[in-house]
Amino acid sequence: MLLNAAEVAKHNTTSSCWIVVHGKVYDVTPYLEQHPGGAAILVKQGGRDATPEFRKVHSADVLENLPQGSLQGELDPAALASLASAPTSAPPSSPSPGAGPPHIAHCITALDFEAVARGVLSHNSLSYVSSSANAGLSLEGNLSSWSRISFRPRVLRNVSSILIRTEILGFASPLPLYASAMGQLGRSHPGGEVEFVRGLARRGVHGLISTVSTNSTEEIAAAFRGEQEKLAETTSNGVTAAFPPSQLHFQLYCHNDRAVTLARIRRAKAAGFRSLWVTVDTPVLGKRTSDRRIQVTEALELGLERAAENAGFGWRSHAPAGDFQPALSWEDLAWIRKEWGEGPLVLKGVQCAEDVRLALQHGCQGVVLSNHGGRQAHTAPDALTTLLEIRTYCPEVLGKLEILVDGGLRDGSDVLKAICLGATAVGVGRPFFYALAAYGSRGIERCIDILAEELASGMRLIGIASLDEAKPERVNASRLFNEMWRPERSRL
Ligand code: HEM
Ligand SMILES: Cc1cc2nc3c(=O)[nH]c(=O)nc-3n(C[C@H](O)[C@H](O)[C@H](O)COP(=O)(O)O)c2cc1C
Repeated sequence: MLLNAAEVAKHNTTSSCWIVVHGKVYDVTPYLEQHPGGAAILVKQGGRDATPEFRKVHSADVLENLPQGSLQGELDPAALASLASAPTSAPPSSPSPGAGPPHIAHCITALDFEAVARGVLSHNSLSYVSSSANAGLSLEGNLSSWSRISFRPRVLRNVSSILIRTEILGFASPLPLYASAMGQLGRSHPGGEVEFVRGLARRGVHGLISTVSTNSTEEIAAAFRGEQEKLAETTSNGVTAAFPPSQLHFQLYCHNDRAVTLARIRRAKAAGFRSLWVTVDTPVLGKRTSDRRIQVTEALELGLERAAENAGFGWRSHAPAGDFQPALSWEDLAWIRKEWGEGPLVLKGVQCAEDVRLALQHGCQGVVLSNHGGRQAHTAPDALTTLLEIRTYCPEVLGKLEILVDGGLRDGSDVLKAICLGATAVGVGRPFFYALAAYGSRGIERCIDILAEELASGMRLIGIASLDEAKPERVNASRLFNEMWRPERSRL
């Protein structure tokens, strides 16, 4: 049925809320209380074209969550403009009106992108990326952990030429660093993951793509390949490629319906993703305090008192939407491995030595020591401390399993600390979200260049010419080591 603007516009209240997404009109009234993003955000879009706001957060797949019968019909295309979407929060504030972000050359450290992004991102998107779990202690721990290991430089070692290339899961990488999974990159930049992977492809850096991306799995893979092909054309015109092509890997959240999980795995495989990284630190969503504050405020503004009170406790804990799978256990890995088939399987979010040993026993090729950027468990261990725990209590896994680490890395030289302690590579999250928000894919390239230059000069300054020389002796990890879990001390 073709609906006109006047008819749709009438349905803008909690008792009848219609929204338009991609030209189709949905009655979301029965879904308001179930929407994991809160009822208020939908009511604000009531009677309007929600497409621009929807695209920042969701891929079209999410519409399958709506109850049967939600689709009311199509909107008359001529009516679209008159139903413009409502912004989810105050418009972005710029440093000075009309000035836009400062020249990208001002970004000299990875942290500089955050300062620029603060002037570009909406309040809600800034909360999404910067927020952490509970009172923020896990994030603080991640950020400070890198400074609690210092280098032990050697001098007079001839570091005129250095070798920084490596392999991640058997695939060539220009440096021991990759972009970690971040959901909803549409909140960072209108081009979302597509814009993100273009920057990665241009620098030959590997990327881990989130299950909850705003672009479809296929669109992301196609954009990445397209950029690589453009690059290959340029290089065949006489310019030598500075690095071999990089790869995309798929981050899997297991849904509580196996059929949904299976479809995710199959699509990633068919789209050419090279390895599957199952996130295991998220049986439920962590307490994202600042996101909850926003939902509470928005609900109260609309007089939705019950929704506001619930939002303070996190919707998912009250109405599990099936997005995550709290029942997931080690036994499920055999099934995931079978469905994924050939190609590396990695567990992302491992946080103690016992589980690294189990990952090896269950046939995984890698683990990511990670606490999800401090967004899941309260006072979770930082990756470096877990790495020390592995060196102490199960050193036999080193060399049999790739150990990747992430959380809080903001300086490229720090990558060396993880490599010295036995890691293969370090994942980076938030700095790339901010760089993308501030400058699109050029920001991604610049952020990589900054981290790579810090890493290369760091190698020279501590007197190593290749990553093979990055050994435990080059770091003093005593301070972190002192705080590491020890069974003999913990027996109370
Ligand atoms: C009408 C159809 C919609 C459906 C079926 C839907 C469904 C969902 C689902 C299943 C989630 C959980 C996370 C995920 O799977 O991505 C979610 C989260 C969310 N949604 Fe929607 N949504 C819809 C529309 C919208 C619109 C129009 C907006 C914005 C204006 C929006 C904003 C959000 C936000 C902010 C979150 C929270 C994300 C987070 O904190 O992780 N949604 N939605
Ligand atoms: C905005 C944001 C979204 C994220 N989304 C996901 C996700 O969808 N899946 C996942 O496994 N990890 C996700 N993470 C965690 C990152 O993959 C990574 O573990 C973490 O960000 C590393 O810490 P850093 O941001 O301090 O570099 C997200 C992190 C952020 C900041």
